[in-house]
Amino acid sequence: MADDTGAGRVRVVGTGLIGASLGIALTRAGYDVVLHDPSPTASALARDLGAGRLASADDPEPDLVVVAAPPDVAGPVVAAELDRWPGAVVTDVASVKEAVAAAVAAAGADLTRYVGSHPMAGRERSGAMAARADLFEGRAWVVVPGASSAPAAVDLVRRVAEAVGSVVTVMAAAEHDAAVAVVSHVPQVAASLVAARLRDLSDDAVALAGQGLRDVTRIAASDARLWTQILAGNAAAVRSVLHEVRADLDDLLAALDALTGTDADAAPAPGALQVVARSITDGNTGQARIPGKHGGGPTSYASVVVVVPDRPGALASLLVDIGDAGVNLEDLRIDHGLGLPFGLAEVAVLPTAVEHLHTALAERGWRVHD
Ligand SMILES: NC(=O)c1ccc[n+]([C@@H]2O[C@H](COP(=O)([O-])OP(=O)(O)OC[C@H]3O[C@@H](n4cnc5c(N)ncnc54)[C@H](O)[C@@H]3O)[C@@H](O)[C@H]2O)c1
Ligand SMILES: O=C(O)C(=O)C[C@]1(C(=O)O)C=C[C@@H](O)C=C1
Repeated sequence: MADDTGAGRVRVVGTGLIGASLGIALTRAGYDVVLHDPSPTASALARDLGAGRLASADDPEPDLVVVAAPPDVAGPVVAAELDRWPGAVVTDVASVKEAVAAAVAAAGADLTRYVGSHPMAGRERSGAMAARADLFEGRAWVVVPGASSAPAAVDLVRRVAEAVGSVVTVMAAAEHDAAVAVVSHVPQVAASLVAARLRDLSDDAVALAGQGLRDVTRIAASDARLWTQILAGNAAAVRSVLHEVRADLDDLLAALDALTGTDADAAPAPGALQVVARSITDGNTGQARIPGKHGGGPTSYASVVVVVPDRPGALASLLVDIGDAGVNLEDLRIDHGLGLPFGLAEVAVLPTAVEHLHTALAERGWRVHD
């Protein structure tokens, strides 16, 4: 790496969502980024989006190679890059770490220059067109050294992750895989299973969908090829969490059976309501532990719901009015009821700003929900 500011040469291999986002962020941070992808269209598209320049045969050796290829090929690609660039550090960003490290080791590569990693940032869309310059800002980035990784190699991967705004956590591969099974992989399964219930639902019933369903199912739009590889690559850890979920579901089902009397053999169990309530309160406890950005404590925002007419410029003028009221917008969601001539904008702000914003928007003629 050229200097302490982090500027240096990075080669990104695999220029889809993550590779292109990283290329854009590193280019903006002053790095010299070269891009390679077996799909020439994918690498040229990433270049067009500002992620770097195309790799060529006479490229000098990079300081760092970042392999952002699908999980099932990440190991062999890392090994090939370690062989090709004998002085470079190589990392990968695959969502599973033990399987990739095992594949790199099995290929007989130089493990002193390999450090696994995993940015906990992504989207439910694939490919460079979904790339975002700020994708990694304020997000955790797990750095996963192996037993043989050189400290200088670990340090380089850490610096690059920090250069794109991530907050670095160092973990062993097994610890990482167990953690992401709970915080990433099972949530994907849960979202997919819930969304699958909608497949055969009538249009009238689907039309009732509100924010709760949207919150729970955003990632059900994720890429099946990628997630099949992730779930297969972390099968042991994922199945163990799913067995725990199944035990909780069995308890809930037994309680609901008792409440509906559908289980002819079961006496209406005293305590059934308590089981139902506990399934919600246990979720409250878990949800409250989810940290905010930058690894800080959870931030609670309050929402103000505003009716936005379905006409060009209406949302823009709402945002202007929020700014004019001197209120900082923390988040914004639009709920657009099917066939309705308006949308509902859920404006997230600090709880202390709610009353003032409510009054200010009402004064400017907005219909604000109580
Ligand atoms: N999508 C996410 O939210 C997310 C988040 C963090 C990490 N990751 C990990 O990042 C990696 C890339 O995921 P993505 O979402 O960017 O996928 P993507 O499908 O958007 O991009 C993958 C790219 O890899 C290329 N590729 C395929 N085979 C290759 C090979 N043999 N060598 C080099 N490149 C190859 C593809 O052409 C494609 O351009 C995966 O390992 C994934 O687990 C994904
Ligand atoms: O936000 C999303 O769309 C994601 O699913 C991102 C997410 C996650 O679970 O947080 C998904 C998989 C990656 O390995 C890392 C990040």
